[in-house]
Amino acid sequence: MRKPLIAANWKMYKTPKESLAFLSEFLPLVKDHTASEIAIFPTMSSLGYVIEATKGTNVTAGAQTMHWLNEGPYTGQTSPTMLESIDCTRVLLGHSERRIYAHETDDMVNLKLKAALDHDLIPVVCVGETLDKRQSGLTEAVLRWQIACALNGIKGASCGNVVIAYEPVWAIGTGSVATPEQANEAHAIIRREVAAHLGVSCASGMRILYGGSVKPDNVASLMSQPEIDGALVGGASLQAKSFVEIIRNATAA
Ligand SMILES: O=C(CO)COP(=O)(O)O
Repeated sequence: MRKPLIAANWKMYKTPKESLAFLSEFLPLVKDHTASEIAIFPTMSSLGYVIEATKGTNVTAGAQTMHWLNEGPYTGQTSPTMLESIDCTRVLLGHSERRIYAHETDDMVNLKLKAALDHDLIPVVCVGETLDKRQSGLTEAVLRWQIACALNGIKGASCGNVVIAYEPVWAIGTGSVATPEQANEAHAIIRREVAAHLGVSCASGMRILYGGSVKPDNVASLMSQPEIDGALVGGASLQAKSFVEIIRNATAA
């Protein structure tokens, strides 16, 4: 049984003060929630504050990206050891906004995934096709390629904590959510590809989240699909009330 994971990706929103204000409203509202894991990915400037404020709660926090090396002359980067040193436990890898705006490649995502596993950071590896690729009938090819590259050289034994997020680029921030059936089909493709690389038992235990215009009123139908194990939420996670509604609706059925 895969325990759902509902995660907030705050992208480049919220100062530390705003992050803490969110938590003071949010944490009491979810404190008795046990049906899913809850994670928040704030900006790097808020991350340490959010980690401290969530200690001892049922909410964990992670970084939105990291470098794969431990240190070096890489201006602007944060390393896995630096994340560990502030008790960070999770990291997003290969988000499409990183791939598009920071030119992250599949090979870099692979290096980052290996580094995350070496440092016991729980990675959420993001994959997803553009509208152009979907319309050209290439969704399956893109997803299989992205997964194959990300998992290259990784052994099944170390897959325990890996999470995948299926985030179709055309659904991110657009309001056009994938239908539950489209998302389920994509998740099934991803799970089959994971099984081909890491084995069936690893794939069947791996959580695959859906991300892209998740809202309080569409999360339940997405979560009713057998292959969908949680959500990675952007815009609708920025308000405590709407993120709480998503968390509740995701596991209400
Ligand atoms: O990119 C996303 C989560 O990582 C999705 O963003 P939206 O929920 O704003 O579409």
